[in-house]
Amino acid sequence: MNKIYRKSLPLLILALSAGLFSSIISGYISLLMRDMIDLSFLPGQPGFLQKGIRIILFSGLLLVVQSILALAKGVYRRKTNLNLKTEYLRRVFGKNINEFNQESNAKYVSHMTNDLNTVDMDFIDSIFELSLSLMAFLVSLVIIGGLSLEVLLVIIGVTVLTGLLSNAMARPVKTMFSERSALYEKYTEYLNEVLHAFRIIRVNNLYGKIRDNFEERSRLLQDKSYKIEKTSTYIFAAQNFTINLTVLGVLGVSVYYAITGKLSFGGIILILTNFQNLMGPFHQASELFPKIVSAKGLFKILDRSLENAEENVEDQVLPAFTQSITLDGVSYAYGENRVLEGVNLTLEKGKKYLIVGPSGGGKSTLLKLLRKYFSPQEGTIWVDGLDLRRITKESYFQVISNVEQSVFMFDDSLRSNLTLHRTIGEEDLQSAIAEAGLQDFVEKLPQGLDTVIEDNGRNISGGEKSRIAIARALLNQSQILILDEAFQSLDYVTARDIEGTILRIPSLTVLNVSHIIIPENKDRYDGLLHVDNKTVTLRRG
Ligand SMILES: Nc1ncnc2c1ncn2[C@@H]1O[C@H](COP(=O)(O)OP(=O)(O)OP(=O)(O)O)[C@@H](O)[C@H]1O
Repeated sequence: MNKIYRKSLPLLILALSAGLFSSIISGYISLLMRDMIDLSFLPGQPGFLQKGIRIILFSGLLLVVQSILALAKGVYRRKTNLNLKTEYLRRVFGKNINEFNQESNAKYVSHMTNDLNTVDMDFIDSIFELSLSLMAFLVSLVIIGGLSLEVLLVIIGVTVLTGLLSNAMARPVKTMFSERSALYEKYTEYLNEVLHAFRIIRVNNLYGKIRDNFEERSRLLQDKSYKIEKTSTYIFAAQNFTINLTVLGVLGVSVYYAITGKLSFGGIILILTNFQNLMGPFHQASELFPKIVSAKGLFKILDRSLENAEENVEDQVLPAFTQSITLDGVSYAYGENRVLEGVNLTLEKGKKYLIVGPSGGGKSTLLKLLRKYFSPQEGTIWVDGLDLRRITKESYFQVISNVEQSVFMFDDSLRSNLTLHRTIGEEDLQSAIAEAGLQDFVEKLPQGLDTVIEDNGRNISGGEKSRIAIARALLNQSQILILDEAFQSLDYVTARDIEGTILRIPSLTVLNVSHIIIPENKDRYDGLLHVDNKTVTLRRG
């Protein structure tokens, strides 16, 4: 993820160059001011006016350069943040389906909101601030060094000392920041769970328990923020104290040098105006380094959440499914729980398979392997002679269609929910609607296909959702249709008719996991796959 920072490199270079230029101009202005002050002590103040005009001109130039800096920095931040978010989303959609499902959605939401905002504030901003103050430091180093090497050494000695002191003082806050980040992640996950469980909480009167739990988690988070704020305030006060002591020390040394004739009065002003720049990086380091380091740590966390544990080289394209799928010694286990062992099976193009077996027998696991959600730990699935591991997801997902138990509806028109924004002719759309038994439903809707489906299908029934999913799959015109309890929320006649239609499509290979066996359609299946006791037995076909 952190490579994104180099994407808008020209803008970054422009901003940093403007920063360097602005430090040089500021340094030059402070030299002019020194000269003006010293000239004012001379009889007749020769050249006083010219210096004043020069200060005004360079101040104008400084205004322009700082405006360029602000603009370039703003555009760089905006572009980089946008790129970060887009890259994160791109990589989320590059995750293996099963590995994505294993994580809580709240984690991704928390990364895209809390963590990416923290990266913006703590990484981009801190890097800028630190770079700019380093430039100002270098310019002031040259200026004070040119004036008096001894004063410079004293100042550096004192600032390093106070800088180290500030760093040591700020250490506890750094630990607290990472503890708070972990608490935030858990808090977001918890909120997500509570809101998802809204119905179950209401009907089981669990609100009291939820409230106590919620209060406890909120209190922990608030306590941590309060501690951070309190400790930061103490540290800030202590840092101010050391800064004041340092200023006093530097003032003392400068005055001493002025009294002994080694420095002019203007020289004292020059030292005091540049001295703050010398302190900048040392003191900022205590605040900014922990932020930069923890933001870098966040990148590692973000990258880790986006990695796929199973990464296969996908170098083969499956243009179409034309022959067969063969499972050759396929085994799969969830940890210690071996669900399938040494399964050998051939599924032929155009044939229809009904998949049955006891609950927990491994039917969904078999489907997930065939859907390429994950790969077998042993053995190979061959699709038209190609190892499924090596077939690209893009080409394979063109060939298969899925109707799963939970159907997602977009907050969009019924038409878009059916076509999924693909270009589909009206005739094909109407025929898929009819085959999926949706004709009556669509006709009764006041706005027909333009009716908006709200909030994941809140305004339609479970059976209507299933039929929409079936129509989507038919519109896909893929060659393999995988159904997982697709008919369970439909009435008998509707289920019979839709299943019958699907089973009559000659070239379509159907794999249907179902507890409901419809007698009128039973004989249309070419094979009955029984999944139980880690094996798959083909009973017919
Ligand atoms: N993600 C998972 N992590 C760990 N174990 C799992 C996971 N998914 C399924 N299992 C376990 O694997 C076994 C087979 O589950 P699977 O869902 O494949 O069975 P099924 O035949 O589809 O069951 P059902 O008919 O109840 O849907 C079960 O013991 C189940 O608890």
